[in-house]
Amino acid sequence: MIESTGEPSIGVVGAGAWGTALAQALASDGRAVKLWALEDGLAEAINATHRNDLYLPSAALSETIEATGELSVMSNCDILLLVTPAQHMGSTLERMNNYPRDLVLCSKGIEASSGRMMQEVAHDAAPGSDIAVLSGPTFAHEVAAGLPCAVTLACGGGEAQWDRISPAIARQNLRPYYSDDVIGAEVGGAVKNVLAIACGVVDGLGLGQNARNALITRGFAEMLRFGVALGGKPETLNGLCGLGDLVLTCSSTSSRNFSLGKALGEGMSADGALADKRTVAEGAHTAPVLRDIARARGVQMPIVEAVNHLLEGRSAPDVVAELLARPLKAEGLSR
Ligand SMILES: NC(=O)c1ccc[n+]([C@@H]2O[C@H](COP(=O)([O-])OP(=O)(O)OC[C@H]3O[C@@H](n4cnc5c(N)ncnc54)[C@H](O)[C@@H]3O)[C@@H](O)[C@H]2O)c1
Ligand SMILES: O=P(O)(O)OC[C@H](O)CO
Repeated sequence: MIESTGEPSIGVVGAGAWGTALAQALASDGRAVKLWALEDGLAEAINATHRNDLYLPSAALSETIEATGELSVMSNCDILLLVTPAQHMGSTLERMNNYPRDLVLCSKGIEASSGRMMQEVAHDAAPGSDIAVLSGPTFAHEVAAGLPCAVTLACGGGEAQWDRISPAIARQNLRPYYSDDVIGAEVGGAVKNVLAIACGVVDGLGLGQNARNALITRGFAEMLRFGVALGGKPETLNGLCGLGDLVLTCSSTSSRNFSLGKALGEGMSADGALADKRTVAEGAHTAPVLRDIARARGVQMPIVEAVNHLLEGRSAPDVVAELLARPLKAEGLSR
């Protein structure tokens, strides 16, 4: 049981690496945090050992994290952080009967079956809740270890929501920055995962750091075009949830998306690279739906198109050659 302290109670839905790391960051000052785990026996194991050996074995967890396998009890929290993979957000929310006023989306992706952004998924399930997005450059193992990080906390409920939830989320080493641009924050996190696959391919093919940074920069142009087309603000995408997360994820094998691309670049088949993965490389699920939405809106995203070709089984050297052979054009932002 979470005892009443007068502070809003916090729950985290999803005990993968990121949900576990967020729970640990939030519990780092001794506050109580509820953590819902899907897998049979995982909640009991977390409570008994204060570790999550399935998804974040590196982290020692606070005893004030109370894990549960009962999704219904999460509805009693005042603030819920939703941290399932994007493709499971809708089904998880549908399994809950009640929703608190504040829902904070921490997943990075687009629902492939419907093309809905996560805020639409959450709004459809819980129309009475205020939706926020927490996103930024945050590898789970570093956050769980208590290393400093900063994130965008975009509040659909505006400054009133920020005033409610930011004191409950900010910690000495977890620093949120306010935004009211929920769509911009979402686009940053969803698109960077696809671009990280492309950067991993460049690494796997041994094409060098110049090529990687060209790809990050031109990828950022695609992210901006797409975000602006969906109504996001460039200033949001210039921030932690856009450029900040793009640079992190495109530069490290700590990223599952980058590692997936690296395997493709080293010659592994797409089927092989995606098989038997307990952990999620969101970019692989988001790439096709992102391409479809971009095409429908007339937004050019050649790197995203190239990632889709790779995931469809085309050879990495062929796809790179095709990207480099595109007609020359002006560098500025254009559709
Ligand atoms: N790992 C990170 O460093 C990190 C950082 C920031 C954001 N994220 C984002 O957080 C989200 C979750 O990623 P993660 O790294 O915590 O996951 P993970 O790869 O560590 O674990 C997979 C998760 O998927 C869940 N899952 C599998 N099938 C499910 C189902 N049918 N219904 C509900 N849940 C199911 C598992 O229970 C587990 O929580 C992703 O959108 C990811 O992009 C991850
Ligand atoms: O491991 P990835 O590629 O899912 O990236 C993790 C985080 O999103 C980095 O901010």
